[in-house]
Amino acid sequence: MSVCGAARCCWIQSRSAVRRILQQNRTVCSHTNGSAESIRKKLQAFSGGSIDLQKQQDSGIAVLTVNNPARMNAFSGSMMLELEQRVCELETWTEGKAVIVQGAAGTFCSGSDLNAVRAIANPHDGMKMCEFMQNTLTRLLRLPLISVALVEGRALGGGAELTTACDFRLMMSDGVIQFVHKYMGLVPGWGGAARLVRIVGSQTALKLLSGAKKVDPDFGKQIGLVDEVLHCSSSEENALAHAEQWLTQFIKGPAPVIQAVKKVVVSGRELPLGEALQTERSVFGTRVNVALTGPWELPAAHTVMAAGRRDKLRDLPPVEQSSSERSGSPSPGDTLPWNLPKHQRVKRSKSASGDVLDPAERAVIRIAGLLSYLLIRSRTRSFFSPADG
Ligand SMILES: C[C@@H](C(=O)O)C(=O)SCCNC(=O)CCNC(=O)[C@H](O)C(C)(C)COP(=O)(O)OP(=O)(O)OC[C@H]1O[C@@H](n2cnc3c(N)ncnc32)[C@H](O)[C@@H]1OP(=O)(O)O
Repeated sequence: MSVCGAARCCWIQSRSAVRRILQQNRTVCSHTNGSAESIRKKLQAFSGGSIDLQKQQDSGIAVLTVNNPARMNAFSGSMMLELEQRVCELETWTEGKAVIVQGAAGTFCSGSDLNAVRAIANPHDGMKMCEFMQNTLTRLLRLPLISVALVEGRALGGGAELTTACDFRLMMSDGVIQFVHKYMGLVPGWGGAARLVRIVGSQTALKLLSGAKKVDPDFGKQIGLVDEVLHCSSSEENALAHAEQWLTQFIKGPAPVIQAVKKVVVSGRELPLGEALQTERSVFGTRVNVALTGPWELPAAHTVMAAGRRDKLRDLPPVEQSSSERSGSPSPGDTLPWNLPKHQRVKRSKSASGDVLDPAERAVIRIAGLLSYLLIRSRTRSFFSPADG
């Protein structure tokens, strides 16, 4: 297949992948919109607290704060509605890379506001409230952002369920996650049981739910519920700074790349293998498309290509090693824009005439050259092909 044909094929596949992902999210949205109007009204009647969202454009990290300290950050009805709105906002944040979910004032969240729970304590409304929260938390988990629950203090009941709707859980040394539902004669209803089974396995999930076991940092790490324990003083900023620092290892690079990574992981987790593979191909296609047209998108893929295909690209001279590379620093790719501190990034683009290219960048230019050559050759061939006479 010609380069043009391959690019076209990728484009068509990527469009259908995007359509499928949108459809998937719309299924959740329309479910919410169609059947939850009456429960919305009921939830609105239980006000108090807020869900705050701060989007840091520079870092691409958003901070979502469950804010109702007078009730240990329990979810009032209006907070449930606000959470849905905030998740909607995050779904369309194209520059975003990650979201940290935290509680205000040094504790995570003590679940539903018990006053609201008591007021809607009938099977119909209880199930509608669960459906509403399940939809919102499913959308939170499916966001094309890397999500982290930052657990300071207690995450109880619905608060424990909320932690499972994030990709990662970071815990401060004073943190506790506890599914206390059993004490109230309940089971999780916000999807927390289903997600917990997927995180820690059914045996451990059964123990945590039936024993209402307290999960402290050590136990959490041992069973795989907690990804990292953060040791710092309990001040809020400090915890947040540590969480942001922890995240940086995963969010270097342009937002579309991070979002694409999250999309293939979500499809791998949720779709049957055949469909997941198809989505993966399509998302790959969208990346190749961009990578071929934007010089700063290509390097993410080039390091592997440059190393793996060096021998195969016989027409090209081997990639030279610069003296800095021979001396061990910087490594290939270290001078790529997102691996540089901001001030160096500016300097580098000013002298883009060529004398500061590192081996990785030279490889990119060579690969781009090769692709242009192949493109021109394929066009020339079809122009002079016998079929054309
Ligand atoms: C159904 C399920 C779900 O939807 O999935 C759920 O989440 S049900 C909710 C599951 N969560 C719970 O059962 C947690 C219930 N709360 C507690 O066990 C306790 O409050 C702790 C969270 C351990 C904190 O104890 P501590 O002695 O430090 O403080 P405290 O008890 O004085 O609590 C401080 C204030 O927060 C309020 N408060 C705490 N948790 C609340 C909640 N979930 N709903 C409504 N108010 C709550 C207390 O009533 C109290 O208000 P005043 O100062 O006005 O007295």
